[in-house]
Amino acid sequence: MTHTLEALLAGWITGQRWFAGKSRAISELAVESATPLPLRDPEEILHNAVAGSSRTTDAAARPRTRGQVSVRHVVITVRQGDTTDRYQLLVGFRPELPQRLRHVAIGLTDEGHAYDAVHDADVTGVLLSAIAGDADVGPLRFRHMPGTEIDTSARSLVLGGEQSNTSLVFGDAYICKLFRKLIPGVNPEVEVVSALARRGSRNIARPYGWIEADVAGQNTTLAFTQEFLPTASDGWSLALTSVRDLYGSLPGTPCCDAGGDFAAESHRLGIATANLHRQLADAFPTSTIEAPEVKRMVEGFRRRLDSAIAEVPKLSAYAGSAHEAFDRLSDMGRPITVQRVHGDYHLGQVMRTPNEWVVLDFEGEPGQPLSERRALDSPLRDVAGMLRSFEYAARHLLFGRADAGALEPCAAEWAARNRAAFIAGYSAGGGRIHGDDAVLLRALELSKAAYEVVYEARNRPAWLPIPLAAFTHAAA
Ligand SMILES: Nc1ncnc2c1ncn2[C@@H]1O[C@H](COP(=O)(O)OP(=O)(O)O)[C@@H](O)[C@H]1O
Ligand SMILES: O=P(O)(O)O[C@H]1O[C@H](CO)[C@@H](O[C@H]2O[C@H](CO)[C@@H](O)[C@H](O)[C@H]2O)[C@H](O)[C@H]1O
Repeated sequence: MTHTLEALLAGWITGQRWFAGKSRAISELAVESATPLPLRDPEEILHNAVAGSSRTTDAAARPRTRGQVSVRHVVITVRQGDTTDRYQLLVGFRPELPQRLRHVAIGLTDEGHAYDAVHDADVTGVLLSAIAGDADVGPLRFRHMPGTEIDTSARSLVLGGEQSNTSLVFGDAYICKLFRKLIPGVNPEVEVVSALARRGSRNIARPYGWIEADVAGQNTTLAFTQEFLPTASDGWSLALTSVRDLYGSLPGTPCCDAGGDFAAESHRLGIATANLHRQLADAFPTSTIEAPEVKRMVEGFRRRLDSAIAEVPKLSAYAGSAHEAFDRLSDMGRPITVQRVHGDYHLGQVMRTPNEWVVLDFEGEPGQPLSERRALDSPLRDVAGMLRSFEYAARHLLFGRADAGALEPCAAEWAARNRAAFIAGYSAGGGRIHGDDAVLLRALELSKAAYEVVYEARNRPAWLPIPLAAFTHAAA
């Protein structure tokens, strides 16, 4: 029995990791647009599915099969109570689903078996070719970055561990991130990475192109393609290797003697972060906010804390230290320099290549409105984000260990050592951190920790103790 695509998607979408509305019932799901994408040789794709992996360009040698392979770029709206969100999908249709695509089946429609086509390397090449060719396909505008050439023969794999977005890695060369939930407007990632690339930054992955369309009357980024860094390791895994070494060493061994010490990398990361902030300050406007505006900023921190408490009531027991830190910043009466920043800076957003630390994912905090994610802010907000990340790295391996209590001093030492190295690197690289900045940094760290409390409560409740502990650490 066949179903409408809408009916099938309403059941299927709730099982997708990137679907943000899992906790609420769907009142309506509608297809806003369904744009057929021009596959180079749909018959050959179908033949390969029937005949296995051997390819032939000889049409006469192909067995006759009924139906067609097609792929559509689909934008859906999902209404849940008072909110309506848009998501983008790549939906493939085949007369039969080969074994390798059965796990991504959506269901049977009048047009054949619908499936999540991001997993079908036989069809995803259309994205790369259209970007390389600056194609306009219906409402979709595919664009390549001027001055770049794209090898369109590379086949794709979906990167594992994806959360709010889906990234396709083409060969070892490109990574194309499809923004699943569509927020009308140009994604800050495209804006920032393109501007830094034009200035020759070594701290970003080279941009190759993007896909855009008008959504709710605004030019909106649908996907972004960058250089894939096949030999790089992300900062989070590197830091955890170091923490693991420390926990595995003899009790009492200082961090610097435990093997796998990360402090030199933290120092380099500090330098790279200072470089990045300088490049951002050159590429975009900067400004200074005076005391009354600083007070307004602090009010924003308090609102964030209050809404975090509303969602996670046990945070209220810890809120005193945050209010103290916010009061100190509010009373300081000193102007603050602001500029474009990364906005969601942590160890998972930086990759160590053989030559450099490269920074990824300039989208800002997921879930915040675009205007906020593009707003000028103190660069120390990124410094605070990375300091929080050292606390996370130091402690997350303690979960479930019987000796967690005994290891806590090691964790604290690791975090302190790497925080200090990062800040020293940031200063050595020309980043501005002066005496009074400790007050701003503390307030920014606690505001980030309030965000993290909500993030963990929603996504990984077992990790909640990490951000909660931020409120009990003594001020620096
Ligand atoms: N250019 C790249 N080269 C290699 N790996 C990458 C690249 N971009 C992203 N990754 C990998 O994908 C992960 C998630 O990327 P990110 O841009 O942070 O996506 P998301 O917005 O879904 O969090 C990174 O931690 C990294 O492991
Ligand atoms: O990388 P994203 O843009 O998806 O950022 C979100 O998820 C992050 C977790 O993956 C989350 O980061 C928090 O956990 C990290 C360890 O997993 C830690 O290093 C960060 O310091 C901590 O904030 C991030 O906050 C969230 O926006």
